[in-house]
Amino acid sequence: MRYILSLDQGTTSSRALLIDHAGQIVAVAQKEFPQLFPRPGWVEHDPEDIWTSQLAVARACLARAPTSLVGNGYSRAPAIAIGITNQRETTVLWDRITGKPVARAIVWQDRRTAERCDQLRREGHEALIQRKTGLVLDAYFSATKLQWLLDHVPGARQRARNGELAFGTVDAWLIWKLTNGRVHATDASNASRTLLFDIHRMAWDEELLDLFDIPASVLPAVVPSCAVLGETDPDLFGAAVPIAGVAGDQQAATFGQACFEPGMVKNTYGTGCFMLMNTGTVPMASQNKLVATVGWQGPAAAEPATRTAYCLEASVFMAGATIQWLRDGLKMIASAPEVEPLAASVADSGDVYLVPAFTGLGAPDWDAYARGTLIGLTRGTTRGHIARAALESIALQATDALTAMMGDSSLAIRELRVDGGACGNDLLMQMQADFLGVPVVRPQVTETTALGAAYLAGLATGFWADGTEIASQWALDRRFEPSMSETARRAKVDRWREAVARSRAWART
Ligand SMILES: Nc1ncnc2c1ncn2[C@@H]1O[C@H](COP(=O)(O)OP(=O)(O)O)[C@@H](O)[C@H]1O
Ligand SMILES: O=P(O)(O)OC[C@H](O)CO
Repeated sequence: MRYILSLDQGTTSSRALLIDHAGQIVAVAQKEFPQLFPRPGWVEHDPEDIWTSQLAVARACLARAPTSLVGNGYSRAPAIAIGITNQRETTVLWDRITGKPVARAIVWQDRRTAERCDQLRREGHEALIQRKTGLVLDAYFSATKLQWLLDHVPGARQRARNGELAFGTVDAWLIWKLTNGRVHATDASNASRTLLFDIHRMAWDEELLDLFDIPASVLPAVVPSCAVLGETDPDLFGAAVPIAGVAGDQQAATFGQACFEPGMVKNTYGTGCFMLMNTGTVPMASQNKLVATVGWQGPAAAEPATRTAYCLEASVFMAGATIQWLRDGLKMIASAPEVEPLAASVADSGDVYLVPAFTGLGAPDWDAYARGTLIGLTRGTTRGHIARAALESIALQATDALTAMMGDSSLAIRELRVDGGACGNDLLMQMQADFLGVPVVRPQVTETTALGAAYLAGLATGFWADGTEIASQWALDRRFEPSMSETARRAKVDRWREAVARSRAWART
């Protein structure tokens, strides 16, 4: 039996999964690593923690493979190829000679460059940036993070000019380490999250590099998401294994959900919510503050599934993290799943709304200065109402996202495919179907991120034949049908938008 090894480097943990030919998970290993919050609004990772945790889980996962291994553990690696998927936008800068990071990674959640983005906006650069990159000008994306590192790490700018430093998002950092510095590459889906990449030409853009003052010498090569880009150092796993698929985690989940046709859409309910809709083979400009992003880039003569696809994306910063706040901040529940019976203990939220703008608002409002708001409290408000309002806030943010998508595209949306840690919450999924007025479908395998990276690597190496074979592996766990009247649905969403308006522009700059 042979497998694909999927490396899923997430924001809070590194995971490795072995996937068999039927698209089933046969082994998993996971390791959390430290989150560093040196100042309010700053979020950092030690790139060495990212690498060592990822290597450890890869080895542990291979050692758990259900093949009869001869010799010592992972020395007879049963994986025929590796797929990489990763937290996106997080910015790493390292020394090309020593392979050592020159600073901690600046994580996608980090807001330290919000003012720099404001400045660029005042100078009138936003339209150009959006036209070329498909993105909105926000501290979330990599360019201002990289500029910050070059400006603040002593000597970094000069060393970068001398060609001594390498930049990468987490995929590029892992590829560098896995190949022992032989390959400095990122895939097009990750490149499309940097604010430096022209998604129409599929190339780094000199005008944007000038604008953000980034020397081209630090950039990785951009490679397709579905192609062999190199081999792992043989010492790591006992044999060289081809790295054959790479995609940012949300694009990988879209691939893993087999959203190969325009109009197919998935939503991942994790720390945040990330909704992506396949919009076809050319980028679709958003009129509703969504971002256009590369879904995946295939080889030139690819079959339909692996042909280059673009997506519209709505990124919501606080989803499952809102439930973590109920657990850790308010101590209202002892574990995340407890929110479901608590929220079900009341018939409705009693007109209470929780807008979880704890770190500002992402799509479609993009307000870095919005703050969390709990409104509508009366003497009759109970923990149940607040728990329900918290759950509803996740579904309502996703509703705003899908409404914006439907406003941008004329594509018919037949259903919403769901995944991520919070999609196991049946009440939340029913709320989602009700507020959207669209059926919600949950697959049996909800590890779609890891699955997507495995599928990309497996297609590149002939492990799977084509997209049709992959799409046939998608199996339904449960379908949630909308059951709310259109009038009630509209009233709910309108009331929520009133609450969102109250949360806007609250933080002082
Ligand atoms: N039953 C549940 N109901 C609501 N939220 C949940 C439930 N189970 C997990 N979560 C939330 O889902 C998140 C974990 O999902 P996961 O996909 O592992 O996130 P990530 O990949 O972003 O770390 C946590 O924020 C947690 O609060
Ligand atoms: O690591 P996750 O699953 O929280 O995903 C992070 C996203 O890629 C950020 O854009």
